[in-house]
Amino acid sequence: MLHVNAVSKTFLGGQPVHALREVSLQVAAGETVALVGPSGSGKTTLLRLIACHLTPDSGDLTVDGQRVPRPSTAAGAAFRRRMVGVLLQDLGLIEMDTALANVMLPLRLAGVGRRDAARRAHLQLQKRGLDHRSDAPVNTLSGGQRQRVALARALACEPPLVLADEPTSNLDADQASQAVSDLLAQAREHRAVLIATHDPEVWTRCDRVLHLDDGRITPHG
Ligand SMILES: Nc1ncnc2c1ncn2[C@@H]1O[C@H](COP(=O)(O)OP(=O)(O)OP(=O)(O)O)[C@@H](O)[C@H]1O
Repeated sequence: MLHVNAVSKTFLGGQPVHALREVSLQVAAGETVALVGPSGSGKTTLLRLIACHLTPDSGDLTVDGQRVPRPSTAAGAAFRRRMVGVLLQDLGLIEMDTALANVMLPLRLAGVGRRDAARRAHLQLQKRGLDHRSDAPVNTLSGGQRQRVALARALACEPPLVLADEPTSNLDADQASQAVSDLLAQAREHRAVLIATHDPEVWTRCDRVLHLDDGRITPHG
């Protein structure tokens, strides 16, 4: 599903930072993979490249056979809507809008009619025990509820690939366990799931662990 082939990324401006150095990896449909490594090792950069938020300096990335396009193109916008569901550390929710409106947004942007988008968004919220809060503005929800809304939104268009960056970092133990279960359940729907994490609760439950150190994939100790 996901193929990353010899991808490098250096940030310029001041001292160059070699964030990724010829990184290659694959994640199959139905597989859950944890990406672990010290702070600054390149985990978020790799997720942002796969999510079509950044362009690599060299190498190539494909998702479901489609090459990840350049971010600032129409193809890039379409890729982000349809191919990849992303749960970032900053959830990026629209605070004043309702949970339902937040989850409907990617569906509406993908051209789904209002009624169908509302039905599908409701279903995503219902799966996460949030149907009773669907009309609540996001800024009135708890941290765990907000994260479930963000995951509902990431999955609304039923993408083949799901990416999550430190999905348990702001949650208590119960919420974290529930969030991980929800992410891992996506693999049973034949999605590929890649999670950047420091949390053993996450990586011990994944099928495979990849270790990133100083921008390189290393054998996991
Ligand atoms: N936009 C940017 N401009 C310059 N340097 C950047 C930029 N984004 C990331 N970096 C640098 O690239 C390196 C990798 O950062 P990245 O955020 O990918 O690490 P990480 O493994 O996700 O870290 P953490 O676990 O702390 O979130 C770091 O040295 C970081 O400072």
